[in-house]
Amino acid sequence: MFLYLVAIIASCFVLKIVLKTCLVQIVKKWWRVLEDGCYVYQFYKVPQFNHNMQENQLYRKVCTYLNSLPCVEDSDFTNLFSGDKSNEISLVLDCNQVIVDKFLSARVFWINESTAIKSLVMKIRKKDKRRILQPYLQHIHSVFDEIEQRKKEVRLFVNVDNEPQRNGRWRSVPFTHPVTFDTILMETDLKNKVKSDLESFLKSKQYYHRLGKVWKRSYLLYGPSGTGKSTFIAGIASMLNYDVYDVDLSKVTDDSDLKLLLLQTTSKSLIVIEDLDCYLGEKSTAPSMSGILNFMDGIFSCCAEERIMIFTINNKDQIDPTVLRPGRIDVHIHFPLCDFHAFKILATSHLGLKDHKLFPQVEEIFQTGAVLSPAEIGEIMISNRSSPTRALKSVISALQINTESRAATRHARRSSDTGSVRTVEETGGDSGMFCKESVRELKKLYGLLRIRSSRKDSSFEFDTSDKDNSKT
Ligand SMILES: Nc1ncnc2c1ncn2[C@@H]1O[C@H](COP(=O)(O)OP(=O)(O)OP(=O)(O)O)[C@@H](O)[C@H]1O
Ligand SMILES: [Mg+2]
Repeated sequence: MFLYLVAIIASCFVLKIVLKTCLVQIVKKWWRVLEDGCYVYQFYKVPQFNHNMQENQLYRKVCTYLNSLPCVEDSDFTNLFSGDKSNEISLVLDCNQVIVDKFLSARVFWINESTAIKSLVMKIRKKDKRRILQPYLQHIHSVFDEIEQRKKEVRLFVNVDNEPQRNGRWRSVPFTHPVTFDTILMETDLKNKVKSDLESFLKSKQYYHRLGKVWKRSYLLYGPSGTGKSTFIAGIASMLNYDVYDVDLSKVTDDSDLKLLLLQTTSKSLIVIEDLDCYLGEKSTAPSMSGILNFMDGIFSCCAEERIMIFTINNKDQIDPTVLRPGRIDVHIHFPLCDFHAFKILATSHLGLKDHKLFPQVEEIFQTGAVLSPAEIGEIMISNRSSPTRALKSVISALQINTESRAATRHARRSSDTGSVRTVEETGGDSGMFCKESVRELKKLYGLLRIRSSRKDSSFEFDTSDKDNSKT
């Protein structure tokens, strides 16, 4: 009995040593060598230069591909170089280093040969060749394209006035919006759906070609002002590393001008028309409704494909259904005003609050139907970030004022129906109405924000003098 116990303890000890040390690796390695020795292989050489000493583009692609593989990171030895960006470090294969890639369950060996002319040599089992060679080379091309795309500097293009002496209609600046797709406030499910919709679209080139369709996907973002539509566009651009072409229809002279703009965009880009509803009315002159519809259908995009079109509007109900038909617009995404759930997410991200004694009060006001946009609530929280309690009180006041002003508006409407006149400034969309009186009240209460409202939108602005007060 005692001997059994000793034997069990000893074998546990040995097992622990084997698992914790490199013994397992050594055994695995030798087993692989033995197994690999039993197959017939075929070799393919990718030299860095051709006979005329011109660079072989495939060599560059394969090099980039191999250096991006996780197995390089896991290999026994490899080189570290500083990358293009200051804090970037890249892994680079060493001379004569061998790495093993896996593709469609086949093992592909790469040897970094360093003779007079550098070359990469691919070794695959003869039995796998027919099955994997072509798709594997395609795979290398697309991974290389993806890596290049990620490295590219994203640019924002805007269309300028059509002047004869100007060269081209687009002017661009680097697009450095700080937003990422992850920081956008949106239902997690919806966000994941959009992400996977985009991913599956980007992988569907062959599918679209087979159907004879233009390889593009159109999104409609609709919702009141300040709910994050433009921010969402910036988030997609930064996620995909796509350039943004922001079409200003007021600078488009006629339908052919609009065609020209589309023809001058490049593939792998987002084409955006903000506030599309403003240009679809009967009164709008140039470009015409049919010109805009043709643009949306993307039929003028001849050579450069793979484009994502995004249109934003405030209210979907007032748009002609032909504009929104499937195919013309593929995905509709609603951007709602804040409810209590969205408010809590904002409180966590902006104030670091998971819970607070004032939350029940906030919830109660939301239940009475008070509405503010994420932009409005976000701005109040940012202005009061040094004191979360003050921030929540400010939000509560803003919500109360919103409730009161909506009641006042209803009352004003009823009064104007009966002949009396009241002055009310609209904030636009269904984000609520602000009475001048109520705004003054809010300013007096907190002295932190100056709220300006116009017919089109309402925005909070920092008042420098007030900001100083808030610190005291
Ligand atoms: N869902 C959201 N996620 C993250 N930030 C948001 C969101 N909604 C609003 N914001 C913040 O509010 C500000 C205004 O948002 P944005 O400009 O995207 O709104 P919009 O819907 O495009 O408004 P408009 O219809 O007036 O153009 C942004 O600076 C952004 O930081
Ligand atoms: Mg916007």
